[in-house]
Amino acid sequence: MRRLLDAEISTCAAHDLVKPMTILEIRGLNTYYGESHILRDVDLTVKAGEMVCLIGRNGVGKTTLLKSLIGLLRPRSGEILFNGEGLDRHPPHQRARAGIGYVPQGREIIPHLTVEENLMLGMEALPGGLARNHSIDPLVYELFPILQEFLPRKGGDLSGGQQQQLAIARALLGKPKLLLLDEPTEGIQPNIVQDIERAVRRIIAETGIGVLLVEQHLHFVRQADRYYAMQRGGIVASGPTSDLSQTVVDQFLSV
Ligand SMILES: Nc1ncnc2c1ncn2[C@@H]1O[C@H](COP(=O)(O)OP(=O)(O)OP(=O)(O)O)[C@@H](O)[C@H]1O
Repeated sequence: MRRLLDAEISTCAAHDLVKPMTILEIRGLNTYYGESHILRDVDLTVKAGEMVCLIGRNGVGKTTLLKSLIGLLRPRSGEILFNGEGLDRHPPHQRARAGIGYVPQGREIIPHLTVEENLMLGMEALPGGLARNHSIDPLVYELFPILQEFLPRKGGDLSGGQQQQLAIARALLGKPKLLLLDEPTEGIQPNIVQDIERAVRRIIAETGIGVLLVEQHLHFVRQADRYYAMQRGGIVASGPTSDLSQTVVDQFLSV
């Protein structure tokens, strides 16, 4: 069942193998705040259908990386290739239209708009924007049934966990090919953390999109296929999460 996006795959003719396509490729990325050098020569890839987790202690540069990807920060050097195409000159709204969905840390739900209005905002990222897109894909209600129940409520009246579900649903309605999630379980009660984990897994299984997740909860980190560990703005370890040792966990996760 693939409602939001058909998984894109490329075929390796020589061996007749089917390989997932690389959606995101970051090469040698350096980002500064003024003269503070934050990201240092970051290389990272995400393939279609893959969940990749970025771990690292507070203040190492994880959010800076996501903001560089979405175009809120302009890297000083390096390349960001999205579906093989350079994004350098694209402002954030064009990156959203190209297929990068972003759920920021803190969620950024608009408190005085209803749940329905907040959801509709996600469709601004679709071709033609809200002027041409009016219907909310029911997949978001299957993933997060509470949202359908609370459609007329103000976003600001929802709990932190419900707002997080709303923020993920809003990003999904833009039909991203890559979803960036910045600490989606931060400050959220454990039963909703599990709902969010399940929903992210289901989104990947049903749509074939790639997910880049910044996360501190070890259980959620282990759901990812691969991890990258960041220290002082550089990637210092990476590999399959099945190889994630207790030493790496102790070194790079704050909780
Ligand atoms: N607007 C800003 N101006 C200057 N420095 C900033 C700004 N935002 C963040 N920084 C600094 O950049 C560094 C990286 O911050 P960033 O938010 O990317 O870290 P993080 O790994 O996402 O941490 P956290 O888990 O706390 O969100 C930190 O030292 C932070 O103080």
